[in-house]
Amino acid sequence: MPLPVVQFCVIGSFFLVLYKALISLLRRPNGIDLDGPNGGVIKLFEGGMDYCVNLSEQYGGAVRLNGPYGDTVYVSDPRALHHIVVKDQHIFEELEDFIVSNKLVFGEGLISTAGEQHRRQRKLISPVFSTSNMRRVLSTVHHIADRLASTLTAKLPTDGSHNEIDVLPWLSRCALDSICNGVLGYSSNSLSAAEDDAYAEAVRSVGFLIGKFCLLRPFMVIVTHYCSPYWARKVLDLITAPWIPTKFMRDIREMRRIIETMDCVSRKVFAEKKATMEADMLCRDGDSILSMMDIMLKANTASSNVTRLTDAELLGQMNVMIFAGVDTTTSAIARCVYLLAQHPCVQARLRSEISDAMKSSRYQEDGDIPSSELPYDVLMSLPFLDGIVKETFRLYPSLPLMVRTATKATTLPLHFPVRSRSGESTSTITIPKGTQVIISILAANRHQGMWGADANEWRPERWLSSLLAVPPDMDTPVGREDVTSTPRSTPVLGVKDGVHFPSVYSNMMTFLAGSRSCIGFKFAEMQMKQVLATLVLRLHFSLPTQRNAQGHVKEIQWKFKGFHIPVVKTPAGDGVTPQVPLNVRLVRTDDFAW
Ligand code: HEM
Repeated sequence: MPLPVVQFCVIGSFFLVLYKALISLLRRPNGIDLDGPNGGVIKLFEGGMDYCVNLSEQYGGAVRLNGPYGDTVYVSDPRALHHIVVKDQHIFEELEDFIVSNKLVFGEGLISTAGEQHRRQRKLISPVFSTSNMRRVLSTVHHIADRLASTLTAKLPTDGSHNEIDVLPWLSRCALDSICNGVLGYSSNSLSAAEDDAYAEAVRSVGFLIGKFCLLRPFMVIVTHYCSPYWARKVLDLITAPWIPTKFMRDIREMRRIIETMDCVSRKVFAEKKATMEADMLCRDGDSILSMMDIMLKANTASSNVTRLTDAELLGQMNVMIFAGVDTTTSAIARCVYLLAQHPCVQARLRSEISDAMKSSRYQEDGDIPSSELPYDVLMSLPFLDGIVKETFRLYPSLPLMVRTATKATTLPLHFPVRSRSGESTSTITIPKGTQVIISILAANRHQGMWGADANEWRPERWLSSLLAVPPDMDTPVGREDVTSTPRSTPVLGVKDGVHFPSVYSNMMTFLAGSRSCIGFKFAEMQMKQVLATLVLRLHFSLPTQRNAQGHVKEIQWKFKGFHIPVVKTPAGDGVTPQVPLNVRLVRTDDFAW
């Protein structure tokens, strides 16, 4: 194609984006009748976690913030959230540019589709993440957790003294291997490799690079709307041409390389799995299933022509699962290991609980189960481990803020009244079409009215008394017409006078609710429990104590930029590089809370 034509396309697209941006600026919703601070949306990402929580504590469950798209509503009220994610979720949709840019990066997976296509995909994939299938993949995750413990053990002195180890990269490799092996059935082996292979490296960089290109999203929407795939590729070829040497262009080229690497491996794994299926090797019933992808392929083959996913959609799911599962679980497990290092008594009590369960002759005598592996039902029902995992998910949700756009004008009812601009109390908010709402998972999970006055504290024990009281249907949000309608006779954590947040998991919003809730939450919970159980049984974690030449000890700080980034504070660290350095040693007999 002659260069001037391409240039014309690029410049044309640029002006189209500009025009659209101008129109949306003119049409942006303003004047929402709600109280709010002077600081805009941007402050949510600059002010840190405390700012996000305080905002709700100060202004209530619906706060007006001004942002680039006009008035934005920051929501943490249980009834309003129920409307946004469950009852009126067809009104409050994912941003179009989020869906479109995900499609370009990952293909047609769950986070890149909407409407009927999304519904069809969820219907087929949801059963794949059932409890019975979690049982089947537990031993894969156990094997990887064991490899993680052995890898860390190999770095320690045998005399029982500690070494300082940055556990973050190892937990990240463990998460990658768990998802690759357990979900995709691809042996990434990143825990054993000296350094990342191309695929592991691509998966690890993709989230970071996506963040960098947020501003390009409207441009992507326009390119995909107005250009055929042929022309879109030509535009991409032009803007990724190596003769444009700027840092930004280098990032775009890097993004393209990463997408191609991920795509190449996914295609290879998919082709192998399909060939195996066609050879009828996976179609036997029983325990021959190795990964969630095998289960998905089998379910797809068995489904009708109408509901069956295309090869492109199945491929898309592979990329999406990796993207959605690796960083989120790494963040949760890293936070939990750090909290255990901070709370030695909790760590000792957890170790004892797991050790007692291991010692129980019932499991050691069972010839089918290796003595180091707890059966799924035992692992999942250890009360203190469960409390630790739930409390970490509640207090530190890996994805603390989600955004939705109102596709038409509507009203949002509130459970707890808030103040209007003029200071009057109100229980409904009028939402103009195009308003962006920010779902504050973080503030909902720390709502003092719902979780108690100590909602901001990490107290795993809070779950112990609540556990027995959880009715069996508590985790099922489907069909709830209204949050206030669930009758409650027993006090249950996260439920106040029958009111609770919309949830698929223990009344908290960590995994959201409704048709876009996290499909992998059972996998995440099982993985977290297995990794913690394996690690604490063999290793002891504490906060760093070693002083540098200037006498400073490393202090870990969890920065909050819309998600959590652990760094070492200055002056002992650079305050930027993600890391979780901890003192690690082999477990001693006095490390148990007998
Ligand atoms: C601690 C770990 C995790 C957390 C906190 C988490 C949280 C979430 C949240 C909040 C959403 C909703 C996103 C939105 O509406 O935009 C979501 C969606 C999703 N998650 Fe997770 N997730 C975790 C782990 C996983 C894992 C392990 C997998 C897969 C194996 C997974 C797969 C997905 C998928 C596919 C979606 C999109 C669902 C849809 O749009 O239908 N997640 N997750």
